[in-house]
Amino acid sequence: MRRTVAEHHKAVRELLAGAWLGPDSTLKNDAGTRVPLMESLGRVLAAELLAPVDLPPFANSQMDGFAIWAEPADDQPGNVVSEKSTPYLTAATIPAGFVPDSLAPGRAAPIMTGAMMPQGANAVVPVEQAVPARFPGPGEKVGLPATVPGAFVRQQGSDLPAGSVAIPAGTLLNAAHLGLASALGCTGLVVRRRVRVLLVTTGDEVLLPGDPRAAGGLPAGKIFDANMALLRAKLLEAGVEVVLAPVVEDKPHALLEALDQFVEPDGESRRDRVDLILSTGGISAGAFEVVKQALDGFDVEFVQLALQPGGPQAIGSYKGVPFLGFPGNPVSGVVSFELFLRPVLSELLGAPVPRRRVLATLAHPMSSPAGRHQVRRGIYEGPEFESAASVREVGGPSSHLLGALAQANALIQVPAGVTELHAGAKVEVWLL
Ligand SMILES: Nc1nc2c(c(=O)[nH]1)N[C@H]1C(S)=C(S)[C@@H](COP(=O)(O)OP(=O)(O)OC[C@H]3O[C@@H](n4cnc5c(N)ncnc54)[C@H](O)[C@@H]3O)O[C@H]1N2
Ligand code: MOO
Repeated sequence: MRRTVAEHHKAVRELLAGAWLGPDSTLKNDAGTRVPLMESLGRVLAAELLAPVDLPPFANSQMDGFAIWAEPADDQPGNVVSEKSTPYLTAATIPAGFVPDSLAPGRAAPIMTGAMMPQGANAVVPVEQAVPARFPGPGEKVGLPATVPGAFVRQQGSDLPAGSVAIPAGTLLNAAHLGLASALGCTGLVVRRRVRVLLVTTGDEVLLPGDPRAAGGLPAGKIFDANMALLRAKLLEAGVEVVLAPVVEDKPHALLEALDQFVEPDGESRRDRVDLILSTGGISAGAFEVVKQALDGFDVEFVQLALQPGGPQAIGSYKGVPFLGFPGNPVSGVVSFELFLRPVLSELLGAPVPRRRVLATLAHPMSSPAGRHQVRRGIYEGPEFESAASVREVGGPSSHLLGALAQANALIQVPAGVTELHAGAKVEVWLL
């Protein structure tokens, strides 16, 4: 009986939650590590950041204009309430970055955007509304329309008051968070450690680009690796620290030796162990299934899912370290990652951000095998003006189609019970 996608997702979640969320885990429970601000990009904040200062730190002008005192007037809505101008004597110009003198009554101080409001001023009139509509020379008067207190003034602490939560714990830090932290004066942030994944690529046929054996051209029967690069990049994009094993030939002892180098490194504490072993290839029905043969007798199950691509899967643990084995076909590995590992990373650790899941109109008919959840690669075009979101398949269902994968920006999900889809059908699409 083939396992469903949902059952396998649950199994992966349980495996990793057990290992990563337990009391001994250093992934979520420790105090985190302080890293320089820029290095925190893409990491998860360990503890909430409280604003150490007000933002803005002082009341300042929102416009280039004139700082004045405006009398409160209940019947005057909006920022500028009258075309009628009142003459003001001008005071010293206030540039950004300096502390201004107090403003005497009846005076207007030319003030620049971001400059500190002077004592005695509570509103700004933009220079465009002045008469004349320019900054006056020394001794010149300026006519300004009536306005209301607070007009074009950015009050101290109005963005974030000191002591409030600027960034909650568990936030995946993006550019906006780094900009905010910098504006609050932070030189670094305290982040959770990254998940450390040992990526093991298998196959006698697989050579890495640059391998001297391919110096005179790719030898017959060999292929260049796609999986190590593809899954390494997928993991890195998801904020995972990747530890690479060399490509393992199809010999069980070679795989076990490769794993033991990382799982039980001499003299290293448990803290430095990998959090997950992820292998590709060697798990289906052939005569040389290196992962299957090597891990026979270990706590690893080899299962078939009602899924295509990504049917064969391995799941369990090797010497106490969670283990996932993805199938060797490159697209099968990608589908396995997107359906199981990536969502579980998001669910358990708060990073990466989950894929957006949307409905789109299928541009053409499509059929899918009975009893299999199929994942087709697609090109999604988002809704624009009058046109609805649409998706069309790129390549076909086969799991070796790297060229099509590279064109795709979406995964089209065809549930196990669906065998025929007509053009115009609504399908679930995951945006890559
Ligand atoms: N008799 C059966 N044969 C196969 C079955 C099955 O159920 N019965 N399942 C098929 C499906 S579906 C898949 S997926 C593959 C999975 O096979 P393995 O996980 O054992 O992977 P391999 O046999 O090692 O490789 C499969 C395929 O992928 C290529 N490959 C492997 N590693 C890389 C790499 N690093 N870069 C690029 N390409 C790689 C490899 O050369 C094979 O072509 O099994 C089917 N067979
Ligand atoms: O399930 Mo395999 O992953 O179709 O190609």
